Amino acid sequence: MSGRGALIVVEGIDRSGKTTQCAKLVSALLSQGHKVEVMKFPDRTTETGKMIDAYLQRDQTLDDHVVHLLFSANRWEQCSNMLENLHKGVSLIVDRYAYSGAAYTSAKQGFTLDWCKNPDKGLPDPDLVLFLNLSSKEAESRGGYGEEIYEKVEFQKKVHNNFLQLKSKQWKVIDASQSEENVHREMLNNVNSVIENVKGQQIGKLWLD
Ligand SMILES: Nc1ncnc2c1ncn2[C@@H]1O[C@H](COP(=O)(O)OP(=O)(O)OP(=O)(O)O)[C@@H](O)[C@H]1O
Ligand SMILES: Cc1cn([C@H]2C[C@H](O)[C@@H](COP(=O)(O)O)O2)c(=O)[nH]c1=O
Repeated sequence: MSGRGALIVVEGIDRSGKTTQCAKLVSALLSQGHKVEVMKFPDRTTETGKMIDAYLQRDQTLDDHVVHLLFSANRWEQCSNMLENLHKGVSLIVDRYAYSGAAYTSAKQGFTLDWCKNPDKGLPDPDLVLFLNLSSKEAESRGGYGEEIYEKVEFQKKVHNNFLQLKSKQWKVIDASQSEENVHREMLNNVNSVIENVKGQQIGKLWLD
């Protein structure tokens, strides 16, 4: 069980089931004896995270460029901690990452996907991205939809399209309309093979390698 940990990212539009599935993955991996930690972006506990939270809850208005850069800074704050854990053999299950950054901001008027990717270039490159694929209509019908600033069907539809443009070879698209248990099984199969395969591999740099 020696070697580095795997960086596993779970992405999708709002209410696609990411947080539910991250918790299930962590508990399954722990019970298999893996060293694993869960992380969530945005991390709302840091200073940048508090500003992001106020924006998402509509308590503070911010320029769209500033919000985008705050989300990216919120990830860079955790970069050294992530690398340290990965090198110690801890696998990370990450609930949202830079793909959310690019997909959400580029759904706004006047923002290209290319511009949006720039501030996150060089972050640790995920070994696996599990994209929970759900239509914005189905997501809307799930609990709590509509509380935060981006939870509008038309906006989420654009975000969904943007995510699909970001797909690369590390991506697995999972049908998130299945039962929680079926989604979990499919995700766990993918994660198990990646954890075994990355042990001797270097950690890449996102959107640079
Ligand atoms: N496979 C599923 N089928 C039906 N409902 C689900 C499924 N997975 C999660 N849910 C429900 O959908 C809601 C949203 O789930 P969850 O919080 O895990 O999504 P999320 O993608 O993390 O959301 P957000 O990004 O908006 O925080 C919850 O009420 C959860 O119980
Ligand atoms: C990481 C990240 C997130 N967002 C958006 C996506 C969601 O609408 C919220 C976060 O909500 P969650 O329930 O905490 O997942 O923020 C974004 O626009 N840019 C990002 O980089």
